[in-house]
Amino acid sequence: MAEADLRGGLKGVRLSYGGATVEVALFGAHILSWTTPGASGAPVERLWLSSCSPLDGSAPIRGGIPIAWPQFATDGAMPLHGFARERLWAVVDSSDDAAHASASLTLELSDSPHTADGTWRSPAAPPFPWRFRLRLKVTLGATHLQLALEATNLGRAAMGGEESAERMAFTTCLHTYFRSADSTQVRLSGGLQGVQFVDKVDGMKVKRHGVDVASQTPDSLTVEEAAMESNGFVDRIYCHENPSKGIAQVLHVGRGLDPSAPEAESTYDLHQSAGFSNTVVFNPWKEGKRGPAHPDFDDDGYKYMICVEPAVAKPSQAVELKQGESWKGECLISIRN
Ligand SMILES: O=P(O)(O)OC[C@H]1O[C@@H](O)[C@H](O)[C@@H](O)[C@@H]1O
Repeated sequence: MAEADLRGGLKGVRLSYGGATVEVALFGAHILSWTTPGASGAPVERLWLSSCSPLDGSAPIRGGIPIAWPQFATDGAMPLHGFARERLWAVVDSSDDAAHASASLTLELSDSPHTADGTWRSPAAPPFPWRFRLRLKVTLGATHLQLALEATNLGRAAMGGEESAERMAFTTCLHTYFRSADSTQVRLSGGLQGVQFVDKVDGMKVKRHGVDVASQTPDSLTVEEAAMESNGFVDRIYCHENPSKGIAQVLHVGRGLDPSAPEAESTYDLHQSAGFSNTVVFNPWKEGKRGPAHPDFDDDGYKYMICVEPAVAKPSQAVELKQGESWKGECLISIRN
């Protein structure tokens, strides 16, 4: 599949199927855009991307779908979200699959001396002394987008082929920024109902149904049994006790995504596979990601986005792989309307 100049100075690949398109930058295997035809036939963008984000490979991209790996957020010694979103990936496969009415693209990131010794950042980040293979398979159908992330431990770096008994540990997420026309209309229901979560905006308290599990004090944010309303600063790590069948949710982003049909509602069915033990829900609202401290995030960006992120977020539940072992996490986003 031909590589193209995407927006800014970024190189990448445009994948199309059944009127839908997805743009994947080689920088970070970052999904910049996912569109489907609206009522008038014009493309409707499904992902939020900050208009202030540098798109030249000089810094991580805000919006779209960044991949956090081998560290989620700042829960570890590495800089925010690790290095995968700041490295150049290579396209290793692409195909059309008529039987499954989709087209797909696979990108790969391998270790380098810079990931091993931390010099992918300046000043240097902590070393990640592993040989690894990280693959992202992007599958696009007329009304769905599927992402499969696979990590393999190929051994300890600088061991000269000698087997290591140590385990490669990582946390990760597919940091999906959904676009909405009005964040106050966003509703998330289904698989997060009654699930315990860590509230990052309230001192990392562990809560369930919006109630502090330790003190039983009601949360300041309204959380209904069946639906979560995005109406304030939300940064939560939901911890699934038994994700063996995966987690299904319904994300309703309300009206107005399609300018040619402003009254039409937009709803997604989300499914994350058992590989992801957490779901992160994030909207920085007025309190976060604005102003001079966050120049790459639109000041009013919080009004138009919600992140629902399949993740392995908690360091205590990090994936640990022996040499030769692989881990896989998949998510499927299907457009209901
Ligand atoms: O790097 P980005 O896209 O600005 O996202 C950062 C945010 O990512 C979220 O996944 C975390 O839960 C937040 O705590 C963090 O602030």
